[in-house]
Amino acid sequence: MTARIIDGKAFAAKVREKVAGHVARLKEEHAITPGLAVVLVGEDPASQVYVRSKGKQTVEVGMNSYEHKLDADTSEKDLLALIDKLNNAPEVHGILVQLPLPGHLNEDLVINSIDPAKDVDGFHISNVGLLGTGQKSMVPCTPLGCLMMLRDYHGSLSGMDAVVIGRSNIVGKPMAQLLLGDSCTVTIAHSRTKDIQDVTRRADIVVAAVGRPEMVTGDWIKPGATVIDVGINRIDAPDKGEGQTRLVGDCHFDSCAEVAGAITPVPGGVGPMTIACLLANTVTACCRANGLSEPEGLTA
Ligand SMILES: NC(=O)C1=CN([C@@H]2O[C@H](COP(=O)(O)OP(=O)(O)OC[C@H]3O[C@@H](n4cnc5c(N)ncnc54)[C@H](OP(=O)(O)O)[C@@H]3O)[C@@H](O)[C@H]2O)C=CC1
Ligand SMILES: Nc1nc(=O)c2c([nH]1)NC[C@@H]1CN(c3ccc(C(=O)N[C@@H](CCC(=O)O)C(=O)O)cc3)C=[N+]21
Repeated sequence: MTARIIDGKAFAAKVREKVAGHVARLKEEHAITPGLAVVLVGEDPASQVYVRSKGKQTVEVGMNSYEHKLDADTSEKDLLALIDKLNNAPEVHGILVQLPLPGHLNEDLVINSIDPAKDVDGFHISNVGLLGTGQKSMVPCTPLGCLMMLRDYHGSLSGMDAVVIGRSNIVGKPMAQLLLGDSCTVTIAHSRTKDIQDVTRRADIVVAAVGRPEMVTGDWIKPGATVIDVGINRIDAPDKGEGQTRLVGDCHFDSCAEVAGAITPVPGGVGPMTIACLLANTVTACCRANGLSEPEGLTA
C-alpha cells in the first residue's frame, strides 16, 4: 500500500482563506480588526523563525500583529506586567507566549496569568478544564489542526481506535481529549509504555508527538491506518553538504507511507496547520469578546 498524503500546507491555506473572510467581515460590518500579540523571551533561533512566520501570516489574513521581544534574562515580574497590559488592551484579542521559556521563569504561572478568553494557545488551566469536560474553550492549535485534518479525511471518527504517542500538556493530552470528544477509543502511549509497537499496531489512527526523529517505523503501523506526524526535529544532513540540516518528523516517512492508508508529511503537515489554527483561534476569541456569532468550522 502507498499512503495518501494529507497535505497540511494546502489545508492550512484553505483555513487561512476562511479566516481572512471572517476578518474582512469583522472590519466591514463591525469596524473591528482582530489582533494577536506574540511574546518571545530570549533568542532561541527556532522560536524566532516561528514567531516571524506567525507575525507574517497574521498580517496576511488582515489581522493586527503585535510582537513583543524580551531579553532572555527578563524577570518574571516584568513578563507578568506585560501580560497584564495585554490582558487589558482592547485591541489585543489573542495572546501567545512562545514556549519553552527560559528556566528562571515559571511556565505554569506565566500561562495562567493570561486572560483565558485571550489564551489562543488553549494552555490556561481554565481552558484545559473546559476542554476536558466538553465545554466551549480555546482549543490548543496543534491538536486542533490534527483534528481538522482527521475529520476532513475520515468524515466521522466515531468508534475508531486512536493511539496518541506523547502525553505533553501542549500536544499529547489535548489531542487525546479531542479524539475522545469525537468518540474514538483513545490510548495514550509514552516513554514507559510496554511493547509500544503492539499498541500502535492496533490503531486506526496514530498521532506521534514524541520529539524523537523517525522513531515510528512502518512495522508499528496497521495496514491502512492514518498517521499524523506532529514531530518537528532538525537533524544533520551531511548528504546535503557539510553543516546542512533537514526537518524530519517523529515518524519514518518512507516506511510508514508503505503501510499506512494516509500520512501527514514533515514539513508541510501539522506545522502549517498549527499556525493556521492560531489565526482561527484569534478570530474566534475576537468574535466571543465582542458578543458576535463565531465562525463555523474553525474550532472543535
Ligand atoms: N507541528 C507543530 O506545530 C508542533 C510540533 N511539536 C513537536 O512535537 C514533538 C512533541 O512535542 P511535545 O509534546 O512538546 O514534547 P514533550 O517533550 O513535552 O513530550 C514528549 C512525549 O513523548 C514521550 N516519549 C519520549 N520518548 C519516548 C519513547 N521513546 N517512546 C514513547 N514515548 C516517548 C514522552 O513520554 P514521558 O511523558 O513518559 O516522558 C512525552 O510524553 C516535538 O518534536 C515537537 O517539536 C510540538 C508542538 C507543535
Ligand atoms: N506557546 C507556544 N505555542 C505553540 O504553538 C508553539 C510554541 N509555543 N513553541 C514551539 C512550538 C512549535 N510550533 C510550530 C509551529 C509551526 C511549525 C511549522 O510551521 N513548521 C513548518 C516548517 C517550518 C520550518 O521550516 O522550520 C512545517 O512543518 O512545514 C512548526 C512548529 C509551535 N509551537
